[in-house]
Amino acid sequence: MLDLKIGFIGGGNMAASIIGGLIASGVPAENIWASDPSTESLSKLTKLGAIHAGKDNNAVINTVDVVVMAVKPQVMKTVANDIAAAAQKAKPLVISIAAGITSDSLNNWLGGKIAIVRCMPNTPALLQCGATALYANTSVSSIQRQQAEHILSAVGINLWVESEAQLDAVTALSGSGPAYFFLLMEAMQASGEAMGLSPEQSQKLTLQTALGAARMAVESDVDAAELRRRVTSPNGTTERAIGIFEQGGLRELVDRALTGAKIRSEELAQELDS
Ligand SMILES: NC(=O)C1=CN([C@@H]2O[C@H](COP(=O)(O)OP(=O)(O)OC[C@H]3O[C@@H](n4cnc5c(N)ncnc54)[C@H](OP(=O)(O)O)[C@@H]3O)[C@@H](O)[C@H]2O)C=CC1
Ligand SMILES: O=C(O)[C@@H]1CCC=N1
Repeated sequence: MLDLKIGFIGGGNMAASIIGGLIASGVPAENIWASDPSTESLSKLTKLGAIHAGKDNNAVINTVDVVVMAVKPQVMKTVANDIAAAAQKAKPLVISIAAGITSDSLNNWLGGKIAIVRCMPNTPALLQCGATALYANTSVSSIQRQQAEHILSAVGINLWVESEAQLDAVTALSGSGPAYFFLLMEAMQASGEAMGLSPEQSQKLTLQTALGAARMAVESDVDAAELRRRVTSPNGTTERAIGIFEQGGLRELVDRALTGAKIRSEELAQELDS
């Protein structure tokens, strides 16, 4: 794996996160290629390590074993059409991180019979703390599956889904998920301030509480429901707050929000598949 040549088409936020993770995990920078139209984005990438950075997408395809497609969904078709001839010749493994682009669409735009791993990472990849689900089309070999895992495991945990449709649920849960926790943090912080804490005090206490709760949930051998019960003293303060959350329909609201995100992911696939 150390000799694997890995390319990135699109050198924005997610590409930078994954490249940073790869370098931190010991992949030599000289084995990484990236292309992006923006000189500024390319110079950010070369600050992560001495990677090969340029503006020619086809030069990347002609060089690498695995290419990560990290452009916005709306430009994916144009970019894929532009590199299709080179991809047909070089036949790299293509990993797409784009939301709402099916492996069938991408395969068609690339001219067909391309090994594609479609995945959904999330922004904590920036801290090598990401969560990624992957789906492989039928052209992907077992060695290519390992190559995809090797790349995504540099930025956090990963797991395979056997049905591509499950990626819409993954997008709703973990792809968009960081934003839900940030929203709860914003709301708790505002409430702390409304109750008389300074903005700095409220922010500090909110953030450390979120970090501590997440670490407990990950590291403990009991589930989140049990951890919640252990905070909740009979007739105490937590019981009052949890009761208000439950009466307000929090669980149903969360379910409606995530279902909405899943439906939007499905809509995106239809809008972009033309
Ligand atoms: N942000 C998130 O939370 C998540 C995003 N994703 C997916 O990751 C992908 C990338 O997102 P993100 O990194 O946030 O987006 P960014 O906009 O930060 O990165 C996309 C990059 O692609 C570049 N680009 C545009 N046109 C081309 C082209 N023709 N050839 C090569 N590069 C090009 C853009 O340059 P310029 O800016 O100059 O146009 C930009 O630098 C998206 O498809 C998104 O769905 C997946 C999971 C989570
Ligand atoms: O909001 C979005 O559409 C993208 C996909 C997952 C996270 N951000």
